Amino acid sequence: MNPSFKNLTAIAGKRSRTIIGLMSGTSLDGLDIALCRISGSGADTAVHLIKFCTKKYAAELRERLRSISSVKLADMQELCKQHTGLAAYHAELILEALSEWETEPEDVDCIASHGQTVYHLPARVQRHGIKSLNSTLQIGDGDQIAARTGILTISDFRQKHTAHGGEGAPMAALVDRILFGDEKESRILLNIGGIANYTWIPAERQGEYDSFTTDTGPGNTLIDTLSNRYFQKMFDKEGLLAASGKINRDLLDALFSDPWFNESAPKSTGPEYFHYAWMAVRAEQAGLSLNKIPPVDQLATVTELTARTIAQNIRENVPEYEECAIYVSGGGAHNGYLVSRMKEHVVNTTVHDFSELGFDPDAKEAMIFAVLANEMLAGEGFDFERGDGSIQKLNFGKISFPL
Ligand SMILES: Nc1ncnc2c1ncn2[C@@H]1O[C@H](COP(=O)(O)OP(=O)(O)OP(=O)(O)O)[C@@H](O)[C@H]1O
Ligand SMILES: CC(=O)N[C@H]1[C@@H]2OC[C@@H](O2)[C@@H](O)[C@@H]1O[C@H](C)C(=O)O
Repeated sequence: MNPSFKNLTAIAGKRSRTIIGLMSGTSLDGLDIALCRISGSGADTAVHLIKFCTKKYAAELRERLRSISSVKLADMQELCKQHTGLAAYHAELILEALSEWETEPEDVDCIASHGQTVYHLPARVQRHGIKSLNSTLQIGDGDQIAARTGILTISDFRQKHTAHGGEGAPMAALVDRILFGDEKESRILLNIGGIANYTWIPAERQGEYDSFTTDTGPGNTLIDTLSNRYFQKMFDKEGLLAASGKINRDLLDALFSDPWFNESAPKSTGPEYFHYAWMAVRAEQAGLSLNKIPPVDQLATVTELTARTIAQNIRENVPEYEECAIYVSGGGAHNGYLVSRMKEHVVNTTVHDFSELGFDPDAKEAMIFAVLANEMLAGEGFDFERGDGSIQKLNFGKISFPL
């Protein structure tokens, strides 16, 4: 037998596995590394988060990634270079984190690598162009990570999703249902990253409902873009700048009237749709000029847009949403002003920090990919609703052996 297969079988047969989950999201702020101990599979999965850190990207890398992410035209040489280079760098960061945690690579069974989304293109946004399949592209090759760390690596999780008719995102719900469902409490797990998305998990007593997941639109992406453009900051810390501005109602209406917000959920999106030029065009169509609106007011307005579109999506799609508890994770959970505006719009629903469920809110997405990898190794797969509405058990990710 191929010795790599033998090793794979041994890992798959263990009672529990040590898996590193990696996420580098659309905010391009850095690599999240979650060292997890995972036992069981499927509905019996249990996760213990042993360690977590975010390795921040240097400004130069961030700019290089920005130049090839969410843009229609990119330098192919840079794209090709980063497919390998970013993976090699991720391997370096993993080894650095393991050394800080005094953990040997030999003690890690698997790495689950999301990679860097460079473009996300659900068929729904191509309505004015050529109709094609749902497409999404993540770079950072798994073979590089496996070869450089010596650890079995599972990567490129989203392609199976699109292959079965999904948009390739959001995927968190597959795992959220297993880890965070509760018998008594109906929950909404809201993640405010670059893009905001949530999973609704009804309490078991409401068994007539299925769980449900969708992106809601911009999370921090527009806030970060304006913070960078006008204030040379990576983000609006705690939302203080936005809180000091005034919401421009005309601009808010112009942005809010974008048809994407009224499209039926579930749906997914990315910064290739919601960006500064999108804002400028929508403003212009409404007879407004961004140049004439003070930057802090623009920031207050996009923060309000984010809060309102999250709340509206929840109100329109979650049955009996008032009875749900919302748990907020992702970097946007640190933006107190954004969260307070969202609370205002969801009215009676209680809003909690995701840490109340016993995990670091910043670690959630990296943990999700660790659980996807665990299932690929040891489980029967997740119930997935395919494009034709049929339910199929599926596993996600591609396996890279170190040798
Ligand atoms: N203290 C803070 N105050 C305000 N905003 C913050 C703070 N800390 C982080 N953020 C926001 O969180 C963002 C990063 O969030 P996160 O890492 O969850 O996103 P991501 O994983 O890159 O995105 P996605 O989930 O869409 O892929 C930052 O870009 C910033 O906008
Ligand atoms: C294509 C892509 O990378 N999408 C991300 C992004 O970040 C948040 C939101 O947009 C979500 O759709 C998704 O990530 C999470 C982990 C998901 O798939 O559930």
